[in-house]
Amino acid sequence: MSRVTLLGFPRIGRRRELKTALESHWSGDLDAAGLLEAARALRRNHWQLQRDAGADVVAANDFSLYDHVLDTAWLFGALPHVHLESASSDPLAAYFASARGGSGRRALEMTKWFDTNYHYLVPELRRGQAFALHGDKPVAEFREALAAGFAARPVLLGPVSFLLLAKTVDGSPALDLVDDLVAAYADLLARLHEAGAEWVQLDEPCLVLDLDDRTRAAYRRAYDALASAKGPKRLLTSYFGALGDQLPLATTLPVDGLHVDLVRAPQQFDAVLRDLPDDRTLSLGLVDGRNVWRADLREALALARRAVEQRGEDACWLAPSCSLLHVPIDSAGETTLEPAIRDSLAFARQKIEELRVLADALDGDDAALAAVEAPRIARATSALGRADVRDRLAAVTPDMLDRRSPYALRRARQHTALDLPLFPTTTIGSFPQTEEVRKARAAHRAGRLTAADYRRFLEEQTRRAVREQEELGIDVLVHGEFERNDMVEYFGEQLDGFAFTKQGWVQSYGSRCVKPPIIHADVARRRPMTVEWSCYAQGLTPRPMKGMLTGPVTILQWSFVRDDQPRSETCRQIALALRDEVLDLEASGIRVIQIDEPALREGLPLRSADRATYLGWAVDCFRLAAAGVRDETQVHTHMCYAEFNDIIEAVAAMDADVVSIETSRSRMELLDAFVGYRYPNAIGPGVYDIHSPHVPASADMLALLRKARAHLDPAQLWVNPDCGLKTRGWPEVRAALAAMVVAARELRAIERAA
Ligand SMILES: CN1c2c(nc(N)[nH]c2=O)NC[C@@H]1CNc1ccc(C(=O)N[C@@H](CCC(=O)N[C@@H](CCC(=O)N[C@@H](CCC(=O)O)C(=O)O)C(=O)O)C(=O)O)cc1
Ligand SMILES: N[C@@H](CCS)C(=O)O
Ligand SMILES: [Zn+2]
Repeated sequence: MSRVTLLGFPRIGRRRELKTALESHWSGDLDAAGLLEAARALRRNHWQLQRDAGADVVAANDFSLYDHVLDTAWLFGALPHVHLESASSDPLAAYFASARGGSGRRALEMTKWFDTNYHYLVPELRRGQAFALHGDKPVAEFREALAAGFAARPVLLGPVSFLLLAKTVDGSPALDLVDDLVAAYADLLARLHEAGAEWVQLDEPCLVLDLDDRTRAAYRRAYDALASAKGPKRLLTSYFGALGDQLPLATTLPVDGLHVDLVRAPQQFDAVLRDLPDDRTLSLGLVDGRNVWRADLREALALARRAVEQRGEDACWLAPSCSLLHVPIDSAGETTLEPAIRDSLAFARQKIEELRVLADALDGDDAALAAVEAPRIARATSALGRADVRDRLAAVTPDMLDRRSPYALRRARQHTALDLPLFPTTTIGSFPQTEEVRKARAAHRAGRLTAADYRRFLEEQTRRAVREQEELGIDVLVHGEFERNDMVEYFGEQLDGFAFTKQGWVQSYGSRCVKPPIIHADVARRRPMTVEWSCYAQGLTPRPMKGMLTGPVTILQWSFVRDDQPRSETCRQIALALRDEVLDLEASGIRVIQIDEPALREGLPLRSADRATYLGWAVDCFRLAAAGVRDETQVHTHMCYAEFNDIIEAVAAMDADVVSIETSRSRMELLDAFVGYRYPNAIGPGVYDIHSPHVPASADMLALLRKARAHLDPAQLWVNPDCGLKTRGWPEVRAALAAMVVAARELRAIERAA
């Protein structure tokens, strides 16, 4: 019998039950026992759902109260002392403090999980770091699954990927710690074995990256050591790309099975079949864990058949390409979607059903195959293209990607036009999306608040935000983004070619979720999307009001994208729609326009060989959106939660007049890339972390600014937070921005005195 085995499932819940429980706990309305009970209920429901959909084996320990990398750090005691020390009195509070900050403790840095929109917390290690098992989460969750009657495979982030994803605070090589860490993993494997686990899944996604010999040697040391330890059979999982030059390593490490991603990297199939020793189980990643379209089951079946013919049925498992963490749970409830679109979607549940259909077909029963395939085939033959969009794109000329004058000239013209002080202060765009704001939007959507009343409500919010900023003394203002549910979904809702779900939630970090829109056809702008709100806000103040747009690459990256044409083509369509918006904003009197591209780095291919092509079209798309304006119009962009060192040239090539970047959690480390590169345009390095409720002291911000000033020309430096303020409350925002303005003023005074 062919077996469907799964690598991991979304944790947040179809109706975001985990979010509700977490946020009630954090606000003091739900005690620890209540939170843990809600988590248990979710795990059980999810295991049941996976089994009902056709899974033979589900994952255990794929659940996390916040993040699985953070869980791994806690599991092995790999945290700064300040967090570990507080764990003895209240482990749950200490865990959340390490994720979110609080009680005087700093949160760990957060960054993107490979090329996804999921953020993990970056473990902080140091030379001589000790590792030991703290608690037994993987064992307990495995026992829980067993007790509830589910055949489960515990999943662990593998030791080498853990080290590669961590950072060392003293700059020592994290891989030096591999022997000690593996000893702790060996203890854990022994305990899983005692608990009855037949297999354990060791996730090593770093195997699809470019690795040096030292890292390959660390893999060998680690897995040799684990092979000699007593434990369950080991499934080594790679995903998000091809093993490529790591194939010889992956197929010879002493493990019992290997999982490969055949959706992102079908080209590796022949080599894997050829090189994987016969005594290994092969887990075939056949349906896409990163996108929502139905799989081509005939193609998947052909691959599975070849694997089975060669290796035998028992040695081949059918699986999604990666954990299902990155897709929503169930498309069945999406009753408001056009049926043709809905039927061609596969969320987590439908993906498991697809795998069941494949397994049954492999076992000789292909009765369900045709029905499951029909909507995909119908979509493939329907007309998704628009001649007007294609014609306009064909007419794009290279000069449309260039600003009229070089930066130095633009800077002088903008200086005259905007008359800003040295070290201008600004914010990144959003102000608190309070419960009141979300409730009003929900009421409007449900028809309980008329369009006129909703508009009046948003006007009042915007008026208040403008007044607050003026009172705080901020130089370049924002309207606050109160009318937006999300910075991508909001634009998608106004563009042709996009569809929306009601419950298509995907975890972004902790309790925060996004509902990625679905790009299913050619993209075009129906009418101006942001001009009214920007103009309304500009009309309230003589200070410059930033027009606020999400950039083409970020809209692409944070959507589920059609798979019938290159992503670059879809991105160009979005860029052209945004160019129209930029020009409309300018024509309406908006003098500063911010085009956010926080996902530009996230979209970077995992292998360096693929990067230049991506960066080429991604930067061109930004420029196509931005470059039509006059010299006097100042273009900003914003990026957050990523390392920029490896894309600094591309950031410079975007040629934004000002770039604001997240830097505070890393104490301005991220600025090094800009300094080293001699980045020519202006920069706003974030001076405080907006993910923490902690209000920063102005002295701390001044210290960061002085660090930045030491390396930059004074005319280059802007003062702003790390990112938008939508997740914060007004009292914190007010206090933090007041302190930020004080820091900027002090910096100006220091500059004048020098
Ligand atoms: C900047 N970031 C973003 C990323 N990706 C995006 N697509 N968008 C981003 O902004 N990636 C990187 C970072 C990640 N950061 C964040 C920060 C904050 C959130 C967040 O707060 N998400 C919200 C959901 C946002 C949203 O869609 N809100 C809707 C409300 C939807 C809702 O909850 N409706 C309820 C009913 C409401 C009620 O009755 O009160 C329902 O449907 O049940 C809106 O405002 O209308 C979150 O709550 O998690 C995400 C990423
Ligand atoms: N303008 C957006 C950027 C977030 S990355 C905001 O302020 O929320
Ligand atoms: Zn941001």
